[in-house]
Amino acid sequence: MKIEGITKGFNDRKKGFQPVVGTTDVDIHEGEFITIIGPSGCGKSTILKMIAGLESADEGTIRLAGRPIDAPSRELGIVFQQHVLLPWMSARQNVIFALETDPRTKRSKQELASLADEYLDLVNLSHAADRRPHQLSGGMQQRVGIARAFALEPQVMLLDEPLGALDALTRHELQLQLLDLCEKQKRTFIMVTHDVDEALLLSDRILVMGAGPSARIVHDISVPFSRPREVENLDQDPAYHELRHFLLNSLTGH
Ligand SMILES: Nc1ncnc2c1ncn2[C@@H]1O[C@H](COP(=O)(O)OP(=O)(O)OP(=O)(O)O)[C@@H](O)[C@H]1O
Repeated sequence: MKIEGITKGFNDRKKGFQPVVGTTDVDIHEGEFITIIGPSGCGKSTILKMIAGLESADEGTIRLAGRPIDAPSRELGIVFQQHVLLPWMSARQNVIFALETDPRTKRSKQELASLADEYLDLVNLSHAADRRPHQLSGGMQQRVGIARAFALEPQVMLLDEPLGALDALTRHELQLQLLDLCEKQKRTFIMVTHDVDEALLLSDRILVMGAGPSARIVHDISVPFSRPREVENLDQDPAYHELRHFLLNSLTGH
């Protein structure tokens, strides 16, 4: 994916045009896990929405495999902070429902069900496939949302604070599951998070945005730790703490 010279602002009724994202160029390679971090309100979600084709850039272009992105597409999967699951359907039926709307493939009912089960299994939810959303915890609902997005097999998975609404323990568990999932499923990931440890655990590269208005990427950092990654090993590596310190400082402007 090639992001070339994009900018974005919004019109405010009182203050007029407010620039949000300043000129941004970045190349994202196939199979990379990219995390975008930066101060609150700097425009991280806005960039993700432009990549998703949900917002258009004021200037510049974003290309996926050479083609400009100008609308949402099946190649771009999205996981938001909170998932809207259909309350009258089980976890499995929610995943099947998404798969049924995919015009690329014609699958039998049985194929759809086994594909849904495969993805629910990837997020360790096989035991809860028949439960409806109200019978699932917040973390389990989020996992159904992740399974549903993954089942559509997009080229690029966009994750906007996917674990942001969860308690610390569930969040940590899901980070490990996400780590496992992206190591099994080599695809391109672009994630927005506020959590530096999450960024270091999951990413190949971390893009740090500066403060707005007209926020830009101020650091483009390659995360040097080999995979598969283990939290315990990272914790014992002085380079991990050095990078963590650097990221925390750059977020707080020191
Ligand atoms: N549709 C919109 N209309 C007007 N202003 C918007 C719109 N979307 C975002 N903004 C503004 O753009 C700025 C950046 O918002 P954005 O959600 O991209 O920031 P963020 O870095 O993801 O923030 P946070 O870390 O707090 O989630 C904010 O000032 C926000 O109010």
